[in-house]
Amino acid sequence: MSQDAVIDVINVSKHFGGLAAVNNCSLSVRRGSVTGLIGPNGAGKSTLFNMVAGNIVPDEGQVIFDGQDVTGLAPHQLFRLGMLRTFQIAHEFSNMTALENLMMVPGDQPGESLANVWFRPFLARSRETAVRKKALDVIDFLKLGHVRNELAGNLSGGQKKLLELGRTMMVDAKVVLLDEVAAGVNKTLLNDLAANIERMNRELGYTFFVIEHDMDLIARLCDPVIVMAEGRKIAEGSMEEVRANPEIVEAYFGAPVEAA
Ligand SMILES: Nc1ncnc2c1ncn2[C@@H]1O[C@H](COP(=O)(O)OP(=O)(O)OP(=O)(O)O)[C@@H](O)[C@H]1O
Repeated sequence: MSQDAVIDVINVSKHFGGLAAVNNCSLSVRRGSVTGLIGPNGAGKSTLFNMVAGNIVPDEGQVIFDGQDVTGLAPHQLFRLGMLRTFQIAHEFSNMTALENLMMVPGDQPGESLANVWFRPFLARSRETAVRKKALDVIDFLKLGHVRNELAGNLSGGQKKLLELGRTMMVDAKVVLLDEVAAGVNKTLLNDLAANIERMNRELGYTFFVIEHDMDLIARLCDPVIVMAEGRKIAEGSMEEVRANPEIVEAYFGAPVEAA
């Protein structure tokens, strides 16, 4: 287990019937990094990611998050600990404004319960003020000020994706799991999203763990890149190192480097 890892996957396996989708796999995500996970179809990336995110319970092995064994915890429990998964489905509340959508994110706080609202109105109000300020800061950071009072249902696809990114900032996630960010997104929007992910990482110190089929996006955002094949990690390095290794290129791309 490395000292500066925020996620440590240790000897994890998952079988589906007789098939070892993930086979005694170990890997780490360094705090403050944007770590990519790539590999050929069927390599076990989604299964591994699902085990980290709490969607699938491993048959064997452990997932350590921020020093704590979280193996088998559900996604909502991981959310409370600061691990957020995003982009799998856009799930904004379309009848609420962009600002209100962000203000909905932090749960489990004083002021949320009916008792607090009735009997401790000051506490509820001061908390609402703090959440609103935070939401406005997030809106500013993502340059969504011009649509902050727009109903989320009326936002463009790109603005919805930015809002989704903003949700992770409302709870100061320790790590954000990014799931196929590029799927269904045009180049301009993707550029905008990527720039915001970079700013969140560089300016605010967010850690990202990224599963993505778009190699250009991986090359732009991720260092290191972890390569999986046949259920385990086969390599880790910068995208240049990965692309320069003929064995990895063969295992992953099944074709010369230029084709990647
Ligand atoms: N729920 C499931 N039931 C049975 N087999 C599964 C299940 N989920 C995944 N598999 C199998 O496990 C293996 C790993 O699949 P996984 O989806 O994790 O790979 P992947 O690297 O994410 O692939 P892709 O890049 O195509 O999404 C594959 O052979 C897949 O068919």
